[in-house]
Amino acid sequence: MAERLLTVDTLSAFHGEAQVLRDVSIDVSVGEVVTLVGRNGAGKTTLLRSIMGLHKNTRGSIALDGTTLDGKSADKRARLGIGWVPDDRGIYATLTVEENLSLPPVVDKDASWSLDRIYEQFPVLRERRDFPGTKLSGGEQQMLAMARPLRAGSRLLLLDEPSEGLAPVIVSQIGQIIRDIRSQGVAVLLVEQNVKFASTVADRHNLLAQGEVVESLDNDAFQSRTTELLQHLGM
Ligand SMILES: Nc1ncnc2c1ncn2[C@@H]1O[C@H](COP(=O)(O)OP(=O)(O)OP(=O)(O)O)[C@@H](O)[C@H]1O
Repeated sequence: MAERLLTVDTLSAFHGEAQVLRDVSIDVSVGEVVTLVGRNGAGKTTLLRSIMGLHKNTRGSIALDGTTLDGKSADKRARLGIGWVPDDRGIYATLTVEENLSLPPVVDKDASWSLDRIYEQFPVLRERRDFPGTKLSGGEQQMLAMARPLRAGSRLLLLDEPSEGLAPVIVSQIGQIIRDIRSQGVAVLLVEQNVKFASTVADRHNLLAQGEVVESLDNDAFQSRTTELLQHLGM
């Protein structure tokens, strides 16, 4: 069995008085792609932000490598190997691709990907290395957003809807990249509404409705029951 990397145990999260996550328990092992699937407002982004330490109003526990992340800042969590890829991609628009890749500090020397290795995995970024962020297509921006934490040395990527707004051919390229980085031992927690895409990359799925995990299942079971499950989620 692959080594457990992330363990979220009975996590609840609140926005003010409103409870948006209820006793969520999920886990991700080394080299595994696990999804959070659910409709808008189900709490997927709040869960990713809680894991990253960006959303602090929580109860329950989150551990990396078996050690609790309680009380640790987002910066500290990044240094422990968690990489956040937000849905707006968060790249520096005025900086070039290469500057975007060089700016974030390397948090883990052993896990950090060299620029050459990044460019091998993302050839289009090599072609665009001197282009500013503003001149990149949506797909190129998404690739840059995913490449950055790998450069820093993240071992767990939190991907928030990487397929959103991209053409099908680009979505399948992103899928191939996710499978490639997984085979190199990187773990991925993937938020997706595009379930067809999710089922091409994921090992396991967690279905979220109104802040609760209503089903956890492997990809084979997910594929054979997709229609029923999506109906259940109202998607
Ligand atoms: N800053 C905030 N203040 C108050 N409520 C919030 C805030 N952010 C999110 N919420 C609420 O928390 C719930 C969960 O939101 P969240 O963004 O985590 O869901 P989601 O599943 O990621 O959906 P989406 O795909 O639309 O982002 C929603 O009801 C949302 O309205």
